[in-house]
Amino acid sequence: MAESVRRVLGRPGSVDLRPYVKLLKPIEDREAELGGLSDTELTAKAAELGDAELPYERDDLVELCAVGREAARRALGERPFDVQLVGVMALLDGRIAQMATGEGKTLAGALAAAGFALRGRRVHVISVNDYLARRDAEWMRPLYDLLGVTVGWIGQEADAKERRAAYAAEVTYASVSELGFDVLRDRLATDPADLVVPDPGVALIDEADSVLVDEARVPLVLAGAAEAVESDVAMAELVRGLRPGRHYEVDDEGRNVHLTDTGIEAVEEALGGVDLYSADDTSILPRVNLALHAHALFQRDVHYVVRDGEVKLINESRGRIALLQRWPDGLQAAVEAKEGVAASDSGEVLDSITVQALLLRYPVRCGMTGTAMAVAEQLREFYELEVAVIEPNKPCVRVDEPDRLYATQEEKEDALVAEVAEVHATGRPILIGTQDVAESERIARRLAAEGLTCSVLNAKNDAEEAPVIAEAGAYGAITVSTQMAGRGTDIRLGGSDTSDRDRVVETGGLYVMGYGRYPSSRLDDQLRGRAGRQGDPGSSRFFVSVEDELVAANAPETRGYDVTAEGEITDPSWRDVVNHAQRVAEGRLMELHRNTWRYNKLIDLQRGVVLEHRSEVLHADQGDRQLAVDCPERHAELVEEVGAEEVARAARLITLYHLDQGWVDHLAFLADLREGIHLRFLGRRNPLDEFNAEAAPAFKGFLDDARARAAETFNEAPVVDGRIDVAQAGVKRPSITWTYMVQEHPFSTEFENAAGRIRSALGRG
Ligand SMILES: Nc1ncnc2c1ncn2[C@@H]1O[C@H](COP(=O)(O)OP(=O)(O)OP(=O)(O)O)[C@@H](O)[C@H]1O
Repeated sequence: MAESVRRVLGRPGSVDLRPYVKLLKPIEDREAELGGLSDTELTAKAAELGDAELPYERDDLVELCAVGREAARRALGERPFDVQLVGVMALLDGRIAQMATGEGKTLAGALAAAGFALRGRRVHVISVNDYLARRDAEWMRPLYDLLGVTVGWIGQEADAKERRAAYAAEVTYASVSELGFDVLRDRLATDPADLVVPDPGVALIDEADSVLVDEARVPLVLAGAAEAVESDVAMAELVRGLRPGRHYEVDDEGRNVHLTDTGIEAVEEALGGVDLYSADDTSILPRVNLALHAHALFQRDVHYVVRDGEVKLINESRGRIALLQRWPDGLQAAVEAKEGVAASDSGEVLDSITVQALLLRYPVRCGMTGTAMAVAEQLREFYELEVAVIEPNKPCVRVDEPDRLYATQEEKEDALVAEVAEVHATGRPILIGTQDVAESERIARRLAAEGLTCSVLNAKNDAEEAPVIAEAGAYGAITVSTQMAGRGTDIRLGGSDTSDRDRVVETGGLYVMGYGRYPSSRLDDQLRGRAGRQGDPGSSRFFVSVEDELVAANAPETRGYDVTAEGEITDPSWRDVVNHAQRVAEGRLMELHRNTWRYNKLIDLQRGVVLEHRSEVLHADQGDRQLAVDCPERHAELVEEVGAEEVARAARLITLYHLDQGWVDHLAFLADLREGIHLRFLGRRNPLDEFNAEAAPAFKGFLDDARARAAETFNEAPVVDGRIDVAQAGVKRPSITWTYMVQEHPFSTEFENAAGRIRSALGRG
């Protein structure tokens, strides 16, 4: 047995890979014969696989992998490695395949997608972003062509017609947000011909942990019916003059801020002697709090960037601009006022969906990622998915050096710069991972001051991504990057054409340096994973200080330590403190995820009831039939006047309108309920139970109410020029809709939020 095959056998906690490994030999045995076929004959072989149902029987699985391997060799010039085929088989079995960076997940995913498609399943390959959706679909297209499978992709710019065409393909590549928003928009369709997304078949998720865990922390929201918000420039100006420590205090974790007594006095005076806590005008205090939040807790170039006159959020786990993301509850407007940019529209939430609810619609789910084991528990709990750990094609020889620990940030930075200078002198390429944009710029300036030239990759210059990454493995290259470099980037040793590869290999390959550990070990691993791809030499090391936010916030009660003259902590057990801090941070993130899920469970169930009814109105004549029963005279009169078809059309529009409007109101009620529910923490009652206890009765009678309102509108709607004018009767749909992801709890965990709210309500620390 080849070494790579032996290693593939699996690790504890992983699903058993032996059944797949056993098939590798028979797959290889098919190679000679398939190699002799013409392209047309090979396509015909693939088509033959479509004669049976899923799952694949042993012989068919062998044939699929063998045909797929031959097709990839011809179409892409790449013969899939054994480990890639094991990945394909794990995916076809509905697993999360953990495969390291650069192992060729794109190809493994495409072969599995084709396998599902050949058996008549519609496959959605869920990519991390639009750029990768397009790149991967186009890259794999020749392979799909040869296998006789159609492929499409969806980008943000696509209109409804283009989307429909892309979804009509057997395999469609799209980001989770595009997919989610298409599903949400479809839920508001008033004509079956407007629907875009077909019934779900298979979800094959790339970078599965990122989508299933990180993205799943916030629901996708569809908003519409805009009402411009006033930009509170005056309040932004006022808080700009306040001083930290004197007028306001920020808690240790930077998650909550409150005015001090001096601050309260200063604000009251600046506003002309108002009483912030007066019961007469309760609108001022929330405005002050919002402006203060925006001022004190949100930093430009850390939490957001200002580009093209707009405030753009930075996605925490990826370091990229989160295109459609906004902050909730007026915070967006407060940050816009702070930055002096025009206030963007706010709107009414029309509907929302969690990533879980979106993906659990698919009868078959599977995915791939380099870092799944760390979240295996969550994948099982939330998605019923098991992880298959597939070892690399060539053993990973990257050396992950232990962290270097420093007392202060300054000493850490000095040490990092000194190390860069020393290693750079040998010609070895270096990649430095930072936590945010501001940090990446500061490090770059510092290096420049030392005469070390570097390229910078962050959310501000993401257009440069491809060329910067292409050269990051070149001899003598220094690249500073935020988490952007963490996913889907292939750093080749010796530069883009790998011409200098041997010289770079001699220096030791890529050296990855982390400027502080990330809030999750998966992010650390992704950064490390940029080095050592496909058996390349390389190493990684993180530089950490006690002052790092992760450590300060999550391991506050620290023991003493001895330091060297350079400020390096000598006690190795201090690394445990750092690891512990990271685990605490991970626990918090998991709690956020769990909360989003818990609070949305009941909402999803209720939404299901509405959708089922809605579908009968949309596709059948349920609305018309109901109105004929509820308003028999008016119905008969209208049929007489304008004809049955026109009455049915109006009945559909009116009934759908009231269902949708009822849902918007219900969602708004639930959002308010959830806001207030945190305060019940103090009453020692379980807020989730309280929420469910009130959300359930509030939904009772939902369908009856919508039906009664529809009858009212139906009775009132006038006939104009032979048509029932539903608009005059108040049936108006938002002319524009837009989409975003809200950050449900941008700053804190549930408990801290409750405490924070109470503190701000009392105005005291
Ligand atoms: N069987 C193969 N033979 C040769 N090259 C391959 C093979 N499979 C993939 N590659 C190459 O390996 C590189 C990495 O592939 P890919 O981007 O799919 O990796 P990945 O696993 O998605 O990595 P990442 O975690 O960085 O996203 C690509 O340049 C691809 O062309």
